[in-house]
Amino acid sequence: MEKELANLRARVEQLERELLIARSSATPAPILESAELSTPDLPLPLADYRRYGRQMILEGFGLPGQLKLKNASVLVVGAGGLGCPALQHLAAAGVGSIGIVDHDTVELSNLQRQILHTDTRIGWAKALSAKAALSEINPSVKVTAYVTSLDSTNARALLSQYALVLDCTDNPQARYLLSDMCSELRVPLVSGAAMRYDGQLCTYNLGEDGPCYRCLFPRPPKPETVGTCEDVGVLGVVTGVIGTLQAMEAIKIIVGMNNSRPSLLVFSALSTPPFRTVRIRGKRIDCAACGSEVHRRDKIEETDYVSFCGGNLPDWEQTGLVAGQARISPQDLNETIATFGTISVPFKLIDVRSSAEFGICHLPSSENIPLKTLLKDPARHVPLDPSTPTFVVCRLGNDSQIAVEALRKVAPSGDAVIRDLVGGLRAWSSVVDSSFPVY
Ligand SMILES: Nc1ncnc2c1ncn2[C@@H]1O[C@H](COP(=O)(O)OP(=O)(O)OP(=O)(O)O)[C@@H](O)[C@H]1O
Ligand SMILES: [Zn+2]
Repeated sequence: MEKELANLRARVEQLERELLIARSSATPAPILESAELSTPDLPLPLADYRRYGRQMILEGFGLPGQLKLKNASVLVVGAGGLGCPALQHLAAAGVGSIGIVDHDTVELSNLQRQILHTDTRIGWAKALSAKAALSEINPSVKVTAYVTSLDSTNARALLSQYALVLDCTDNPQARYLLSDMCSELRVPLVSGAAMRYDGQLCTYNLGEDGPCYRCLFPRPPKPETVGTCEDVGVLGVVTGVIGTLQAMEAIKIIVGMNNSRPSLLVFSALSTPPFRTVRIRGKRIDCAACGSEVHRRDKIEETDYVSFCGGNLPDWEQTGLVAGQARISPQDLNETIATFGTISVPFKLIDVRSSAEFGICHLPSSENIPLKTLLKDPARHVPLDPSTPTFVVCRLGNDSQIAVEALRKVAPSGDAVIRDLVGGLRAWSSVVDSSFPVY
C-alpha cells in the first residue's frame, strides 16, 4: 500500500514537472487589438469597456453616455491655456471626433500652462502639437487639426461640421465671431476665460432660451482695457481649472446631464469660497445675433470683428507715441550710462514696470516707479534739476512712452532730457546684454 502511494506521488510529481515545461515553452497568447476583440453584438470594442469603465458605472452615465460621447463631435478653438486641459479631458473621456483650430506655434513661455505641448515641440503649430498629444492619450479618437486663424471667411464652414464648440481663445474678436456663428448654426458654445488668478465659464445658446455672448455683452470692451496673459500674467492652474470645467460642461451637454438654466461661473483662486455662480438673463429679444427677426443681422460677414472691437491697438514700438528725439536706443542708453558713470554725471533711470516685474530683474541703479504711481503725480518724479537726464524703461517700450509723455508735460524746462528706451528691456536683452532675463 505504501509502495503504491509512493508510486502515485512520484507520478503526480512527474506530471507537474511536465506541465511546467509545457507552460514555459508555450508561445505566448497574441495580444489582440481591441477591434479584433469586439463582438458583433457589443456596441463598443471590448477594450473600451475597461478604458471607460470608471465613468460608465456612474449613475446617469452608463453605456448610453459613453455611446453619446463616441458619436459626438466637438470643435475646440484655441489650443492654449484653456484649450489644452479641455482637449485632454475630451479625448481621454472618449469624444469620438475632435477638431482643433489654432494658427499659433508653441513657444517656451506657453509651457507653464499649455500642458499638451512639450519642450521638444517648441516651434510646432499648436494644433498639430495638441493632436500629437491626444493621439498618445487616446488613439481611437479622430482628431482633425486646423492650422488657421478662425475668422469670418472660414467660421461657418468649420463650425458647421461640429455639434458643440468650445471657445478657448483670448480675444473679444474671436468671442463675438464664435458666438454669432454658433447662434446662427444653433450650436451650444462653452466659453472660458482666465487671467491672473481669476476665471469665468459660461455656456451660450443652450436650449431655446439660452442667451448668446452678444446678449450679455452687446458692446465690446475698449481695446485698451483688454489685458492679455502676456501683459498681466496668469497662473497655469487657473487656466487648468477653467479649461477642465469647459470639458466638464461639454460632456454634460453631450450626455444630457446639463442644467439648461443660464448662469455664469466665476472663479477666483484667492477668494474663499473660490467659486460663485451668477444667474444670468435669457436671450435678449433685441440681440443683433439671436434676437427676434426685426433686430437680427442677416449675414455674419457684415461684421468686421476687428473694427467692431475697436481695431488693433497701435504698435508704439513701430509708430512711436512720443517723438523720436524723446527716445533712446538700447546701444545709446548703454553708452550714455557708461560715459555718465566715468565722468560722474548724475542721471535718473526710472523703471515703470510693476514691483513684481522689477523684482524679477532690473538694471543696476534703476529706480522702480510703477506707471500707475508715476501717472498719479508725474511732477513728483521729474528731477528738480532740469539738467539731470532722465531715462525711462519698461518691458516692451510702450508704458515707458506714456511715462515720458507725462513727465515732459510737467518738466520745468522744455530742454530737459527725458527719454524712453525703444523696445524696452526686451530690446536691451537682445541688443546689449543677452544675460538680462526675458520673460
Ligand atoms: N481667431 C483665432 N483662431 C484660432 N486660434 C485663436 C484665435 N484667437 C486666439 N487663438 C488662439 O487661442 C489661444 C489662446 O491661448 P493663450 O492665451 O493661453 O495663448 P497665447 O496667446 O499663446 O498666450 P500668450 O499671451 O502667453 O502669448 C492661442 O493659442 C491663440 O493662438
Ligand atoms: Zn444674443
